[in-house]
Amino acid sequence: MVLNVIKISHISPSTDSFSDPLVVPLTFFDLKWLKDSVQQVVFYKLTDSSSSSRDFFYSVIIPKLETSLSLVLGHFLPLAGHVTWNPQDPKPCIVVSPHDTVSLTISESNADFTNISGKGIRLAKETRSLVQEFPASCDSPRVLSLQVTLFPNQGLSIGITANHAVMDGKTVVNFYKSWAYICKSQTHGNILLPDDLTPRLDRTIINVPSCLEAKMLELQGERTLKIPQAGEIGHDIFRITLELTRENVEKLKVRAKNESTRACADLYLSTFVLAYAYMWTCLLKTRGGHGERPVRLMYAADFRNRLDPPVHETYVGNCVFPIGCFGHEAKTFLGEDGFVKAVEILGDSVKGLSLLGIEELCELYVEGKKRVKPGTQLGTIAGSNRFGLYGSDFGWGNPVNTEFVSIDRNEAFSMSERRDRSGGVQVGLCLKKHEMDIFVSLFNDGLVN
Ligand SMILES: CC(C)(COP(=O)(O)OP(=O)(O)OC[C@H]1O[C@@H](n2cnc3c(N)ncnc32)[C@H](O)[C@@H]1OP(=O)(O)O)[C@@H](O)C(=O)NCCC(=O)NCCSC(=O)CC(=O)O
Repeated sequence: MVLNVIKISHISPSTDSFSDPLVVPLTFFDLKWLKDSVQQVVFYKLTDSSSSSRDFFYSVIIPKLETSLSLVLGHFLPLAGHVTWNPQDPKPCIVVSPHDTVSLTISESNADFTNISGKGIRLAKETRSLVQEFPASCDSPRVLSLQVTLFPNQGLSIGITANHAVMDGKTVVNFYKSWAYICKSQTHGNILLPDDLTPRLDRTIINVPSCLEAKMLELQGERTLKIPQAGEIGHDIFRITLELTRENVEKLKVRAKNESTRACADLYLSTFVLAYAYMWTCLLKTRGGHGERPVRLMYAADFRNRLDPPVHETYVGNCVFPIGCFGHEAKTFLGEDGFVKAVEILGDSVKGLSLLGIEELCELYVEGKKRVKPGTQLGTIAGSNRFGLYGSDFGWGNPVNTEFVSIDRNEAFSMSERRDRSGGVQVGLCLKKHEMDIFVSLFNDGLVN
């Protein structure tokens, strides 16, 4: 596939002029994610011949995206800035200067849109080319970088690269949905966002003991904000997007109940737990290897509804913390009862979230991390089955697909709702081709039998 960059627009937030930089402190939840980025790409099919033409793209779509981006940045001002760590400060902060802009890279691709936006096995490298990277050497990285790619006469994609130090997946999606809302409403003046999108910028709402910040900074080690590059993604790495229908999830639930020696009431059988356990056991069986090798399961839990006082759903920042199931060996998940064991372990962990406070959970994470053996196989999840990204319509219909790009570099699984929102879940992963074939057959066979 050939991808040509046509232009790079620098978009200023539409806001009353200000002369002093806006300084926003990072919180405990932000400090965990200092050197990470969130990368997503969303695909839109342009159905009629006029709206998918080059002319329409450059004369209508791009101006609309630029105007609405400026307006939405006025609501989400911290996203226009960069992250800085002043030598005299114990922790980094976000700084938005009066002339800060967000870059919007406009490109064109000759790829087959049906293939690249589809869910079948495809080259991970091609999906990655649809998002920007933050410059590797930058010690004061930007918060946001965007890319729009036209597939002439077929469709377009919008790629988002967000600095995880500033926002979690939910904030990224709220920002994206707000951008779509403003773009679709075709207003040029400042417009109000509906309450379920209105960003809440007040960070003093995050109520956690102040001593926890120091623990997170200690874990970060070196005092740097440089975001490591993804590196070249090999030609042998492929991406697949799979679906578990509502019926598949029900079947997995019945299987877990039948295979567990515990009482049903003792199991936590959410869609998230069942889907994660299923993907994880398929992956471990694909990999095979020594049963004694160390493995660990991680996921991010959202604390917006778990803190006192609760944090608003549209809070701008991170309110997620990593939760780990540490100290396991592959053999626990490799046998016939591997799936039910994974369900029990993950379910107990999710149940624990309502029993333990953030202080204890932070301690468990820090202690667990210290004991991780080198070479441990890691399972983790990007995204969530509650983000509702498929609802983001800029005026040319709902997306045909949404992907978490970042899963190509750390063997994470992605998770989101299904496009038709009929229950179940969409999941994704990236593997080498020969492993992918084994994984897919294990995944499909396990749902039939
Ligand atoms: C910890 C969890 C993953 C556990 O999820 P679970 O679904 O297992 O458990 P839960 O207690 O939340 O929900 C259990 C059941 O309650 C009901 N339920 C609860 N909350 C609901 C809601 N808001 N909407 C609809 N249903 C809900 C459902 O019936 C669900 O079952 P059922 O499912 O069967 O209907 C989740 O609570 C959570 O915090 N999710 C958000 C994670 C997140 O934001 N990740 C993004 C990380 S940052 C990122 O993504 C960036 C990146 O990596 O790139």
